[in-house]
Amino acid sequence: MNYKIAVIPGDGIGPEIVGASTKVLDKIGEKFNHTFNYTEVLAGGVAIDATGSPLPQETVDICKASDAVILGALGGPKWDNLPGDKRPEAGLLGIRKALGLYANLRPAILYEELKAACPLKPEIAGEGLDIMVVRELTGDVYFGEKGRDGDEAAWDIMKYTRPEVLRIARKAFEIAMKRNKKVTNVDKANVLEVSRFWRSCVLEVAKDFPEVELNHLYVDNAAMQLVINPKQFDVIVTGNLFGDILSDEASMITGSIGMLPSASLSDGKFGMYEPIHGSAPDIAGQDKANPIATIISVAMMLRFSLDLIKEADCIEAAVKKTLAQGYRTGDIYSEGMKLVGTVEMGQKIIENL
Ligand SMILES: NC(=O)c1ccc[n+]([C@@H]2O[C@H](COP(=O)([O-])OP(=O)(O)OC[C@H]3O[C@@H](n4cnc5c(N)ncnc54)[C@H](O)[C@@H]3O)[C@@H](O)[C@H]2O)c1
Ligand SMILES: CC(C)[C@H](C(=O)O)[C@@H](O)C(=O)O
Ligand SMILES: [Mg+2]
Repeated sequence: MNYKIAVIPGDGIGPEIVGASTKVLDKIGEKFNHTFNYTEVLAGGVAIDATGSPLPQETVDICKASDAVILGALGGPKWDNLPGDKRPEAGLLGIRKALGLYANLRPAILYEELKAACPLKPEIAGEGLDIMVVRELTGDVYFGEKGRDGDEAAWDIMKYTRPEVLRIARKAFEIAMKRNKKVTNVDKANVLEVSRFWRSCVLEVAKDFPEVELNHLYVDNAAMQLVINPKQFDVIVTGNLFGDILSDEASMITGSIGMLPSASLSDGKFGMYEPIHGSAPDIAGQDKANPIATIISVAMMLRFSLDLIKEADCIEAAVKKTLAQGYRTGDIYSEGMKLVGTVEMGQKIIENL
C-alpha cells in the first residue's frame, strides 16, 4: 500500500528525532511492502523565518490531504519574544485546532529495561507500570478568550462546552474498556466552575460504561499520587492544561521525557503523531536527543491511523530489544549501559526491526 504522510520536523531537536523516525518507517516499508510518501512542511520557528507565519496555510492543506502527520517539536528561544499569536507554539495550537485533533493520547509505560532510569523507588514504580493519559487538546484555557490591559492585567479564559467534554470523556471510557476498565477523572472541581461542569459531563458519559470503575481526583492530589502511587492509574482523563502538566510528570516515571509518545486524534482515523517533549534547545544539533518518543509515536500512527498492527508491534519490539541490548541516549543512561547518540539509537532500532 501507499500512504501519504505529512512531516513537520519543526525546531530544535525536531529534525533530528523526526529524521530517525522516518528512517525507521522506511525500513518498515521495505520489510512489509508499503510505500510511505513524505511531504515535508513548515510550522513553528522555521516557518516564521521562511514565511513570517508559524502556520502557513499550505501546511494545513497538505496535512489535511494526508493519511497522517508526524510532528517533531516547535519553539525555541529565538522566537520567545514574539507576541503570543505570532509564536511558534501558536502554530502547534493552530494545527491541532485546524485538524480537529481533540483527543491526545499519551501512554506512559515503564519498560522493564529502563527501571534504573526511573527516579522512583522500585517498590513504588513496581512492575508493568502502564498509564494512559487522555488529554483534551482543543479547548480549555489554551483556546479561551484572551486579553491584556496594558501593564495592569491579563487573562486567559478557561472554558469547556458540553460537546467538548462529552466526546473526550467518551474516548477515555472507550479506551478504558480495552484496558483495565478504570478511569480517573482529574479536575479542580473544589474551586473551578469549569471543573464542576466538566465533572458532571464525565458522570453523564460514565452511565454508558457501567463496567468501568470511575474515580475523581483534584489535580493537585493527582500530581502527588503520580509519584507516590502511580500503579493506581489505568486511564487518566483530564483537560488541556492539567493534561499538559501531568503528562510531563508521568513521562519522568518512564525514565525520561524523551520516551513518551503521543497520538492526537480526531473522530476518524486521521491523526497527528508527536512526542510530548519540546524542541530541547539545550541539546539541539548535538546528536544527543532521544528519538524513542518520536519512533513510538510513529508506531502509534501505524496502529491508529493506518491499521498496520503487525508493523506497529514490530517497531515497539525493536525498541524494547534495543533497550535490552543496553543502548541508551544520555537522558536514560545509567552505569554499565552503552551511551549512543540520536543517529546510532535510530540505527540500532532499525537493525532490530
Ligand atoms: N510539542 C511541541 O512542539 C512542544 C512541546 C513542549 C515544549 N515545546 C517548546 O519547546 C521549547 C523548549 O521547551 P522546554 O525546554 O520547556 O521543554 P523541552 O521538552 O524541550 O525540554 C525539557 C528538558 O527535557 C530535555 N529533553 C526533551 N526532549 C528530549 C529528548 N528527546 N531527549 C533527551 N532530552 C530531552 C531537554 O533537553 C530539556 O532539558 C519551548 O519553545 C516550548 O514551547 C514544544
Ligand atoms: C508547546 C506547547 C504549546 C504544547 C502544549 O502545551 O500543548 C506542549 O507543551 C505539549 O505538551 O505538546
Ligand atoms: Mg507539554
